[in-house]
Amino acid sequence: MIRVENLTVAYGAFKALTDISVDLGRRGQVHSIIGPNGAGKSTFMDAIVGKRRPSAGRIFYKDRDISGDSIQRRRKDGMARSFQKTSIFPGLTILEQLDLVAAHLNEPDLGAIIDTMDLREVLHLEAARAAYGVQRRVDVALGLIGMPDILLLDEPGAGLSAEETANLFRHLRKLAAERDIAAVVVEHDVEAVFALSDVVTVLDLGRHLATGTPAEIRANPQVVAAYLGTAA
Ligand SMILES: Nc1ncnc2c1ncn2[C@@H]1O[C@H](COP(=O)(O)OP(=O)(O)OP(=O)(O)O)[C@@H](O)[C@H]1O
Repeated sequence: MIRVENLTVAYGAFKALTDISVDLGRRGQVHSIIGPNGAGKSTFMDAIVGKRRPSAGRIFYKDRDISGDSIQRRRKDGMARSFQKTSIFPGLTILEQLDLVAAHLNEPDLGAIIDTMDLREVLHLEAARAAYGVQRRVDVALGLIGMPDILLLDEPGAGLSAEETANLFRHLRKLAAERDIAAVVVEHDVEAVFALSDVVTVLDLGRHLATGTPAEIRANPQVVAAYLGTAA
């Protein structure tokens, strides 16, 4: 669904990403982006959702060059990202927040999102007071509202235990399949990524190192040398 062509993003004189070309976001699949600290993963996500302008290169979404489109235009065209906060309206319960966003974005089946993300038992809780793992699931649920075609998540497992991260990934996989949406995820937990992604892209020092299935990436000598050898 997304084609990145020769993408370079610079902060002043420093190139955080250099000449990246990769396809990502296939319906029903989870595509993870991994790499060492400072590899450029967040910058890459920011460029895709429109928070950062490319210094060079182009980004295509559904075969259209969206490099100059605003964040709002991309969202309207079905590209969603997680809110990265779970209490948009302080004091409201999880259900009240989900309801508000669902009404705003004309979500036809909030119940399915609630069930897929396993939130039925906790709907009555004030979002800010819920356990952190629940909050991360609410975060993903909020991103799912409005039938996006693609959902981009930047470190959804941050602050979660390995078990909670794996659990979050399992939910993500289920809903990607059920709703036929593409999920693109930046994640540090390599074990969860390899166990529960369909495709993995590795960035290193702002460059595209490899893209492939988890088995291909694990066996890639360049990836092992640059990243897995030390991180895994
Ligand atoms: N606003 C900024 N101004 C200048 N340099 C930046 C800025 N944001 C990021 N960088 C630099 O760009 C490089 C890539 O950063 P980025 O946050 O995209 O990497 P990352 O792979 O997401 O890292 P992490 O895993 O630590 O979150 C880093 O060297 C970082 O210091």
